[in-house]
Amino acid sequence: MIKQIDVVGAVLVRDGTVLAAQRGPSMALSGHWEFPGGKVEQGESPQEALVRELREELLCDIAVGDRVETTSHQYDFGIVTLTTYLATLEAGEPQATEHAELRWIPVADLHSVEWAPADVPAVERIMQLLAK
Ligand SMILES: Nc1nc2c([nH]c(=O)n2[C@H]2C[C@H](O)[C@@H](COP(=O)(O)OP(=O)(O)OP(=O)(O)O)O2)c(=O)[nH]1
Repeated sequence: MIKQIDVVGAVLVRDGTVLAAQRGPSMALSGHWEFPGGKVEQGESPQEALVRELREELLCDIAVGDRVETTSHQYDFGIVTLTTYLATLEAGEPQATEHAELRWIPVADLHSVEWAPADVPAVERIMQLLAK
């Protein structure tokens, strides 16, 4: 059976830019850009998972807002269902502990990096939602 993987991603917005994270060499989908986040663990709400993942991976605290998009994408390792949420920074400056790079990208330039395939619909939606 194909593995089903529930993943949440934070669309952190600051001054007209969105935080994108490039997956590191040891990670699946290495080199692709994503919304920071990760797998939802059992008994956890998507919002709780996002807060936990950002603390673990980016060493910052966030407030989670509205849902942006939910999409599924089939990779060779399983089907990822990615749900993205708007988020704002509450404390700390995001630091890459596992990612190759973090970049605040102006909304209009979001196509300048190669997103993980599951993220493309969310990127389109964000560009519509946050366009000036
Ligand atoms: N975090 C995140 N993962 C994404 C996105 N788009 C996308 O296809 N993925 C995929 C990559 C991974 O296969 C999976 C999430 O795994 P992960 O490695 O980030 O999650 P995790 O920290 O909980 O993983 P683990 O190493 O603890 O097992 O979803 C995205 O925007 N954000």
